[in-house]
Amino acid sequence: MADSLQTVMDYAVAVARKAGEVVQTALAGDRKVMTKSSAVDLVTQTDQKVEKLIIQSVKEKFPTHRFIGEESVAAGEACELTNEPTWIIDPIDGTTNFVHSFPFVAVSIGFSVNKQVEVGVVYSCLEDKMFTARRGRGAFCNGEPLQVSEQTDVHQSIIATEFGSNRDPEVVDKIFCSMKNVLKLPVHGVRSAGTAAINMCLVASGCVEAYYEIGMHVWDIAAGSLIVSEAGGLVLDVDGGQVDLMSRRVLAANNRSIAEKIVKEIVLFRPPRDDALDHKQ
Ligand SMILES: O=P(O)(O)O[C@H]1[C@H](O)[C@@H](O)[C@H](O)[C@@H](O)[C@@H]1O
Ligand SMILES: [Mg+2]
Ligand SMILES: [Mg+2]
Repeated sequence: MADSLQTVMDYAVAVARKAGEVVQTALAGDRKVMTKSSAVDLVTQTDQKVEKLIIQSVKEKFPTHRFIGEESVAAGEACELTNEPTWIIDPIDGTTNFVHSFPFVAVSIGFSVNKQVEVGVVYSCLEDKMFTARRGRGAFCNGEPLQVSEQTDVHQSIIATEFGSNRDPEVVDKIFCSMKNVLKLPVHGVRSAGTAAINMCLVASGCVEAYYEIGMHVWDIAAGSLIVSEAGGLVLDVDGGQVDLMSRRVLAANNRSIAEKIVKEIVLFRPPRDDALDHKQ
């Protein structure tokens, strides 16, 4: 598999770029907005079209590989991570941004073998930034090596997080309580890019010290998790333990010192796991 991983990486980059062109073109036109799990969980025809394009292109080259794609899962496909080579796809990460022309939108493609992400590609379409990583070979943006921030003092840091698309009042309270706790540490700032994948690339680039979220999905973070770890960062569960990509909980940080400070401020809860969820509900 070692050399073929480079073939996978090159193909993922080419497909992500092609997908990004479709997203850019769609941004210039009208977007028909539909909803999924709630009134604020948005999807457009472009999400569906881009996911089909990615899966069809990959199937032509790698007919035996498996897929976990956000919109395929929404349409009823299983969200099951096995040991088989699997492409984990978010065709548009930041659909709400896309709908509103808020300028952070990414195509996220992770590739796993034996349940371990081996290749990560995040294409930030509007910035034209191609983030890439291969396990053990470093992380890059447009070919330039990435390195997380060296900051160890949380009070000198910026922390990224997201509001998510769950509007259950109890969940919203927990999310805001965590944000308030982090802000009051104090930190220099709290930011939301509106896309988990770009938040993770911001950690990898050293622009923010950490990103955490409870409620996102495996396709939001699969590629970004490798990009962060290959840039020298840590990817953990929000309780500081080992990350589980299916658990819908993640903390990506530049180092353990910052991670430990953030863990203490997060109000923990467990959304239904991706591999236990009926995504059609
Ligand atoms: O835009 P999508 O692909 O739906 O992903 C978003 C996710 O659903 C939200 O939970 C997160 O808060 C956003 O950061 C995601 O990127
Ligand atoms: Mg997403
Ligand atoms: Mg998406």
